[in-house]
Amino acid sequence: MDHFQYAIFCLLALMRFGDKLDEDQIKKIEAIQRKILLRLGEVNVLNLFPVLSKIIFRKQWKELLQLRQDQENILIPLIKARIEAKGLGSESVAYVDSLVDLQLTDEKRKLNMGEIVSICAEFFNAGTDTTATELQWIMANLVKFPEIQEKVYQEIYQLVGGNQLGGILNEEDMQKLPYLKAVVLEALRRHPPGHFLLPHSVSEDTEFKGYVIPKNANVNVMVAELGWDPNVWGNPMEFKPERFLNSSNDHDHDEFDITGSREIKMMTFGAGRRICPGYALALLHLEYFVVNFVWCFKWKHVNGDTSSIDLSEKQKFIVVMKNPLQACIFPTVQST
Ligand code: HEM
Repeated sequence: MDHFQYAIFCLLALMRFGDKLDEDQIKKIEAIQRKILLRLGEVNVLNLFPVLSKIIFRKQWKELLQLRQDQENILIPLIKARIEAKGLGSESVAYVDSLVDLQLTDEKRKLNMGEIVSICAEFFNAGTDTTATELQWIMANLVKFPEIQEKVYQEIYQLVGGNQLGGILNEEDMQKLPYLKAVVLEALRRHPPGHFLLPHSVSEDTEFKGYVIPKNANVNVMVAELGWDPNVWGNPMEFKPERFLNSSNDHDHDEFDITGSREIKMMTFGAGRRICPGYALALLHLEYFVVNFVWCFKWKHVNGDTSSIDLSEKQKFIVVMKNPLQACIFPTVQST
């Protein structure tokens, strides 16, 4: 799992800052992000009465502010280096460029450095563990069900055959692999990393299916239960990617609509205005890693016994594997 997390984190860092960071820098950002995330979970109470809590929980506030300072000390030099590189004519594109250029029209100003740090940090937090955990769920299923792994492999083989010996498959190749996409969607349905969305509320009293939801009441959407609804999905607890092949009878829309804009059958990324802004990126990254993992390596359980792969869940920040996947990888013929 650490390897998956590290790989995703490096990729997100490259997208943020437009340049590969060295391992030491990555580890530093990762460590501070994790510390803040863990600390924030513990100090929720500080939000209740901010003024009062600053006096009562002085020590906790101080620690939190120190962590924020540490975060700025790491991220601001990277943001400044990016601004400088852009000024010197760097042709690569980075997320930080958009944040630096962004004009807040209502307030007639640009983002300040503190805000840029917060937005970069939010994207690391929201994008790393979710994607890495989902990647682990997918690979666990491919190891547990070797026939599904073989189907993914054969689909790639049919597409590129011997033309791409040992090569990496790219974004264009992935568009032609419907079974791969089905595997990713099935994992997102069966093992959503968040069993609930972020809490929502209604801005006015609202009636829904005969129930009145009062203004400002918290609304929690049960994501996992939606994806496991037996009225919508046959044998919902079974891992069956085929259910996403030709999922729509509407030939104008052959692909499954994960955004729920046509019909809501699962909500792993939410739906509507507050849908996860990173959903397309997450799908791309998951497909990219899975396709190359399977093309270059055969994945097997460490002790060779697929029945010992335990798909039980454990609730951490998100829902992770209770017993993380332990796999051995063997180079496929193509990569030798
Ligand atoms: C498998 C991967 C991912 C899953 C399952 C996932 C899921 C979600 C969900 C369920 C929400 C809450 C939506 C709601 O409350 O209605 C959310 C919010 C968010 N996600 Fe993702 N996400 C993933 C990856 C990413 C990535 C890669 C990024 C960015 C790099 C990202 C950025 C965000 C942000 C910034 C929010 C907060 C949006 C807001 O406050 O409105 N997520 N995500």
